[in-house]
Amino acid sequence: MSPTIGVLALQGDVLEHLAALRSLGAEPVSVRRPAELAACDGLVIPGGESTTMIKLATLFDLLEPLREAVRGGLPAFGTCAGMIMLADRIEDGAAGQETIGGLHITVRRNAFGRQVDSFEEDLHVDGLADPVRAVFIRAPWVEAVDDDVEVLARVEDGPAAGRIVAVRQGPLMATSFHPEVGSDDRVHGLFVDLVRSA
Ligand SMILES: NC(=O)CC[C@H](N)C(=O)O
Repeated sequence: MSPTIGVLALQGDVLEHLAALRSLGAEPVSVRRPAELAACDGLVIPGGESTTMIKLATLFDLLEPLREAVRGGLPAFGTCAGMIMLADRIEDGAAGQETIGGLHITVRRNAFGRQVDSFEEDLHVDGLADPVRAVFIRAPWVEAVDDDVEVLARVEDGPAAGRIVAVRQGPLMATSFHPEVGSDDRVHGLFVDLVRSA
């Protein structure tokens, strides 16, 4: 059975995620309403702008259903702004910026700073044999993780070396980078496996 995997489609790079999920044999759907969310076996929260996404989620009456779904164990994968949306705690957020939460991490928004605000790097990701070409766009990094969070990848070069950029906690996964850019679907593959095993 192919799992139905939603992509939160309020804002951000939705189409690329739908395409990656489709190519992995999942049944991808755009999610803008609570009923669409309820039909999902898993959910991708894309990159974009977390402050806008949280406002739209509130406006579309999706924020509480999203929180309930994640609390109830729905597998979810947040990329970049999506990582911020899943984080329990934000540094350098907008004043009062809320999140869906559930992921026991502190995320630092726009962490890489202006000088290197967008860059690419070959990254070793736990569970993948070969490195991934990771694309970072005004990305957050993970400042701190609780004991129940597994670190899947850290920046390997440059001034940010050692910073955590991919994590997993039970059915929740998040990356600072954009796995939907390019044609490498292996990181999405990790999430589809997670949904299948949930
Ligand atoms: N590419 C991205 O998703 C950027 C994230 C954005 N800087 C934010 O704060 O939400």
